Amino acid sequence: METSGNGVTCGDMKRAEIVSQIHQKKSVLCVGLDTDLTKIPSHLLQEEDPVFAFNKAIIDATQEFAVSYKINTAFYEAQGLKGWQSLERTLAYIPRNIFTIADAKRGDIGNTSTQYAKTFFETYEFDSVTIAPYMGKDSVAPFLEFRDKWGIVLGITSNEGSLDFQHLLVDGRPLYEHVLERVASWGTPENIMFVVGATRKEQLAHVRSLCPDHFFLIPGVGAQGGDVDTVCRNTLNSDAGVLINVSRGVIYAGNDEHFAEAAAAAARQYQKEMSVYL
Ligand SMILES: O=c1ccn([C@@H]2O[C@H](COP(=O)(O)O)[C@@H](O)[C@H]2O)c(=O)[nH]1
Repeated sequence: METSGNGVTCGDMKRAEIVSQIHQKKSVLCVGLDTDLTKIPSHLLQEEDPVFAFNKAIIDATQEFAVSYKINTAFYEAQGLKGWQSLERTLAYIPRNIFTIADAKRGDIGNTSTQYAKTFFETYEFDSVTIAPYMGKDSVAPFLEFRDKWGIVLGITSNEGSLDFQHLLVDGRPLYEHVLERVASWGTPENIMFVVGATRKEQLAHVRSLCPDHFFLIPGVGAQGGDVDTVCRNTLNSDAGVLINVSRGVIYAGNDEHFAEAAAAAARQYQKEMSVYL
């Protein structure tokens, strides 16, 4: 057990704790820390670690409304060693009762996936990591061997390119249906979540009917055009069962010295919209 930057004890997060946070905060908001040096307010560039300075201010401003933070590793890996240091500081600063996601979209042959799982679950103590399932069971299984950790598998993604493969008919059913069904059989709703894009409005209710008990990580609200109402009306289950990610729509709500207040206002507004359904 370790102590985070906010003085809260480190641990792993079970489903009941996620649900408890959701009920306490009346929120399913996941704030995406897609922190880009070219987009953060310029006065922060004088800081020793501008990315961490920005993230710290965003976490302080939004933690009242957020039940999860998603760190998209691409934005950190692009900065090399410095980026990994910013990621580590950011992760340590997130209060440990808030669910953490490494959005890394990993997956490889088994022994390589084991190393990815160790990276994000042991070296960095994330609660979950996103996984691309294209390489099949042996590429996903190593992530599911860690107690109280979660694999968040791409189900039906929010981007336009999701139509290239995910909707192709295989044995008369779209490929994404096979993925959801098959992947669900490799674990349980206690260790697998699915990524379901908010922009795939026509499929949301159907995907929920295929996976009634799983949590969904739902990106695509805000900058990509998805909306909270449509997501909530079509995907909530008795445990809430969703984490709705907003990255740019929260963290870049302002870009001057009042950026943190602007992020707090945006997060508060999203929480208010969600609370109606919770
Ligand atoms: O299908 C997917 C899977 C992942 N993402 C990621 O979520 C956020 C969305 O950012 P916004 O700024 O809120 O659009 C980002 O990290 C993506 O890489 C996704 O958008 N769609």
